[in-house]
Amino acid sequence: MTVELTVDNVSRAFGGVYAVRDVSLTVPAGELRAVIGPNGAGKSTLFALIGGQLAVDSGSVALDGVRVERRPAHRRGIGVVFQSARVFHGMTAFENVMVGAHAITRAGFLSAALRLPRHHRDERRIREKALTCLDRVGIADWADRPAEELPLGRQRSLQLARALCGEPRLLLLDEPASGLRAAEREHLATLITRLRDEGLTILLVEHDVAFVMRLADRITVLDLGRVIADGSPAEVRANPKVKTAYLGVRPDELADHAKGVVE
Ligand SMILES: Nc1ncnc2c1ncn2[C@@H]1O[C@H](COP(=O)(O)OP(=O)(O)OP(=O)(O)O)[C@@H](O)[C@H]1O
Repeated sequence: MTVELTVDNVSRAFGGVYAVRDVSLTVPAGELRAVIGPNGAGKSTLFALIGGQLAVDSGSVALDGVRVERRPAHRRGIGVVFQSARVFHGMTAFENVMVGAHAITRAGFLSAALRLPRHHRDERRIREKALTCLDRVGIADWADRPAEELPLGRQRSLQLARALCGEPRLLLLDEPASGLRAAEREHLATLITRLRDEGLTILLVEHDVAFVMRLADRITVLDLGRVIADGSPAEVRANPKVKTAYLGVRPDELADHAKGVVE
């Protein structure tokens, strides 16, 4: 099931300074939307407000019209892959995904701990689910390997599998391409596009502007906590406000600038 995300006039300040101010955006069901902006623009804060890791000061966040901004993160139906998140060491790839799958069973950890009959049924369901999720991101062959031994690109896929196992209605990806080599980025781009094609609504924050320009259906640009542009990659590339926000670089230099190549 896929949903529309509506962020309406959301604000959040830290110590009297707005990190995100009156931000509104709508991501239609099944769209792959990127959020870009210079350092400190408020991207991570906006993500945390949508995902529920931070509380809004004002404004609303809704999935298919149902407001979720007062719900705890685990009750929003949003799968999040944080840039800083690591795979669990000392566990196999399969076990890593099992942790995500546990979130969807009705019985959960309590019945597992008490070894209730329902636990056995759920356990089987979780195992099947975990394998399906590993397969969905193309790393089923790595299921029994210690997670920390996977190459970085596959660790990123593993994090995605873990998020998918919670059966999210919306997927938030925080700089999924960071630190990856070119071939790994390509692989990730294909995977994200496929998840979008399968109908998932995806919101992506990314520093690598070139990566999002060819991936996203639409791009929202933040600067100093506010939305300064919203449109197709071509529209955003041509927008003078965006160029100014990125220190006046030429549009064709945007990608290089974002990678820190242009001084
Ligand atoms: N927990 C916090 N406490 C105080 N200030 C914060 C906190 N989180 C963010 N800020 C401030 O809010 C503003 C927006 O930060 P945020 O990290 O959301 O931007 P960003 O666009 O994700 O930046 P970057 O691209 O550098 O990751 C910055 O000025 C930052 O210093």
